[in-house]
Amino acid sequence: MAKEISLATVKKHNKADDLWIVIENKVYDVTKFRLEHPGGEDSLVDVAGRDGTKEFIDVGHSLEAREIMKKFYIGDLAAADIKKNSPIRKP
Ligand code: HEM
Repeated sequence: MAKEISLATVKKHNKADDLWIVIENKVYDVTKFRLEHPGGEDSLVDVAGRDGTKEFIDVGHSLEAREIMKKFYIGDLAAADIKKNSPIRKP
């Protein structure tokens, strides 16, 4: 089973050199990816340590972007944090 990570833990990783983001209830560590991100480092830093699902979907990321994401997946958002912090349901 995937590791469960609380939103409180994600919040601690909220800066450029320590950058975790929640997308669709999965947690990604994009610290290393931020400088390679075609959308720039700043867009990732803006949602560092929180749920960036809405922002991610609003951009209309490609399937290729979703493939790249998998490399940075580190765990699932803790069940207790899902309901109240999930702005968007999985498609
Ligand atoms: C692990 C997470 C992410 C990955 C792997 C990723 C990857 C990519 C890739 C590959 C592109 C090039 C266009 C495409 O293929 O869709 C892109 C563009 C972009 N991304 Fe991300 N992205 C991630 C998260 C985010 C988040 C959270 C935001 C916003 C807060 C964001 C904002 C953007 C923007 C603004 C562009 C530029 C779109 C354009 O210039 O047309 N990305 N991203």
